[in-house]
Amino acid sequence: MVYTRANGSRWSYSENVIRKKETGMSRNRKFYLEDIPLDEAWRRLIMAMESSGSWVAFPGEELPLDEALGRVTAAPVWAALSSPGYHASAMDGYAVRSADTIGATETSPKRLRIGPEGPASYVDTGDPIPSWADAVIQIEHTQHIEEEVGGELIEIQAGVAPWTAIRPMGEDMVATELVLPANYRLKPVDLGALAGCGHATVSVRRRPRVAVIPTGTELVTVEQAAQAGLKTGDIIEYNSLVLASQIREWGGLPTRYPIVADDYERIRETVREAAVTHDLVLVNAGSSAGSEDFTSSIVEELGTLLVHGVAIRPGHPVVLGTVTERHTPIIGVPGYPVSCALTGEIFVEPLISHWLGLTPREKPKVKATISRKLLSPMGEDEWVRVTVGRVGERTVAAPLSRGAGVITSLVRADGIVRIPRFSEGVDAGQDVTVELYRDPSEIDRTIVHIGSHDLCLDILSQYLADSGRRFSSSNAGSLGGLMALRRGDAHLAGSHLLDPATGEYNISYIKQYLPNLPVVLMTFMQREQGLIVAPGNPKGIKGLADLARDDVRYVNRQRGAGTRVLLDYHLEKLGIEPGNVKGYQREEYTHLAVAVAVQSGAVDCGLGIAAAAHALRLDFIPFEKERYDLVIPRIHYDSDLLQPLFDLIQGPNLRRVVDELPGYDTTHMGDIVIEL
Ligand SMILES: Nc1nc2c(c(=O)[nH]1)N[C@H]1C(S)=C(S)[C@@H](COP(=O)(O)OP(=O)(O)OC[C@H]3O[C@@H](n4cnc5c(N)ncnc54)[C@H](O)[C@@H]3O)O[C@H]1N2
Ligand code: MOO
Repeated sequence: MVYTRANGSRWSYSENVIRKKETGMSRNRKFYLEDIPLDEAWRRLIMAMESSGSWVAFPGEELPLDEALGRVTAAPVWAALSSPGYHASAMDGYAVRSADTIGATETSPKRLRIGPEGPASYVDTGDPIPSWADAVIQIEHTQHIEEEVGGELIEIQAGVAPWTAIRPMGEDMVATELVLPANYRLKPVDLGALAGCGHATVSVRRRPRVAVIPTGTELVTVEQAAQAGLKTGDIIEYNSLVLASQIREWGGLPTRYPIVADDYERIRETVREAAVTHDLVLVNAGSSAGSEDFTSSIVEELGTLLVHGVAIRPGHPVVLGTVTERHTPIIGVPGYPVSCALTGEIFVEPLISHWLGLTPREKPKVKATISRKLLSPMGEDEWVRVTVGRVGERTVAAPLSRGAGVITSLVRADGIVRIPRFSEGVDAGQDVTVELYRDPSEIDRTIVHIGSHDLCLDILSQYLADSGRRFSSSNAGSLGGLMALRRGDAHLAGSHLLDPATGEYNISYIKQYLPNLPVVLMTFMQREQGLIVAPGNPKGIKGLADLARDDVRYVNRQRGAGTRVLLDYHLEKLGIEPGNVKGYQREEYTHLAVAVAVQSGAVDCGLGIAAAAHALRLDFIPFEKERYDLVIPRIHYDSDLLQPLFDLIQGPNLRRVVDELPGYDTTHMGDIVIEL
């Protein structure tokens, strides 16, 4: 962060230095972060909390049962009453003495007179059994007989054993018996059992009160953004929403503070107040080494700084400490949204669990094969977000974006793979352990796509959800998709690779790269490729020949992308050397990233699909219609998992939606091009 002037313009670096000298703001500033191993960071926090007596489970508070759902019992609960509280009939029928029924058969039935003292007396389900009776015959097994003189009888054709159709007193719970243990999270049925054995209230652990303080002059609320829009430099504040929601989910009671600007005194005073009324204070952002990253200094001023910098990433610049007045623990949570949410999982959840007397939840773990090489992190354990799917016999984990600002990487993540620091990283195809965010059964109904990305895949994904399938799509380019099929990492791959020699799509590449894999090649759609240019086409670009112009800056796609193959083919045809295309070396990984580069003004044009130009309201110079196919290994083509996908591609609904999009042609959607 840098200082901003009152009028919003930025101070230069030297102005910053001067300003800090003038205001004395550089006090206690630490420019370095440590790399404290996670367990050592925890050890320091626990030691500090133990010495102040705050590393203990919270005491109980008595709550009416209908407010106690999800809360954690503070003490064991013993039954106050037995249930049932008397011997009860389990059926509608007649209470009898079993001895009176012995000997009754179809050929020699027995008759029992009905009367309040027996030998037969009518009872409904749940009624107390008369003291003289020891069994119930259900009504369907009796015949009712009315005597002329007015008496009533039942006739039975079989005897019953003692205790037949009786729920003995205490069958469910016996007074003084243990019904629920302490440190147990209450489910709906538990509340029923508590009431059933005579408890009107239950003692549950007080909820930990957690203050969530978002800081940052650049932050605006989402409501402000919706009303007034965003200026460059504005950031929508949502970390406090994520943290508060996590805290609630884990059983805490969050207070979400309004945004506090980057002002040392104001943040310090907010922290000081919050520490008096809360069990834990979270200060969000301002944790690292920037000019306005105050958290560690504030902790030093108000109490004890235990840790600044944990050897994990994302989440490295975490601050741990305590505020002296009430020994309240304080966590400086890094501002980057992924770092923030993971710091919640790594530090806040275990703290809340401990205070509630719970052992922290363990995520289910699966062994999986990683689909892409991950380089070794240096001094920090890295938490890599992955999607997970089962492809044939293998469980495959595909890494998502590693950016600490990419919150959608956590939204899409099925789990986390931890790469230990100073390790060699992992190679594609290596086994890793995934800590799952989802139930493993969800993994089994996931269709894994790796290959070229297209907007239509997102639409397909949305429809597949209706058929109970999850669709996980990783963008690796067309060739990357074929390679993934070769390794057995995906169920299918989207591909649009033009063979310059034949003008045919995909077939020669499949023959070359998947020679031993039987596959079905199915057309998804055709789409318009062309040059994406700024609105109004200010550079007057007409076609690929213009890429040789000195004043035209191009943005390329990565090697292996179908669009890149298309470009190289046409450059060669036009006799243009790649070296003469300005920006040929600058690579983006998606059509949309190319469009963003054009929109930002960083480049004048890029090759991509009409839909991407349209999405950002850019101009588009159509150039060639290309075929986008799905390459599906035979073994997956025949599997039940993928059937709903084929039903969609060959049915009318998806076709209708894709037809509405600019630049798509669905004439051949679902056609099988070839089986190889
Ligand atoms: N010179 C160094 N710079 C940075 C380091 C470092 O070690 N040396 N560490 C980097 C790492 S790693 C992280 S993580 C971040 C942590 O940053 P801060 O905790 O100081 O937070 P900010 O710089 O204020 O913000 C980072 C980023 O997150 C956005 N943000 C902040 N608060 C919110 C919020 N409530 N809701 C949504 N988004 C938020 C903020 O606007 C920034 O984009 O520091 C690196 N830098
Ligand atoms: O450690 Mo920071 O949390 O990666 O982005």
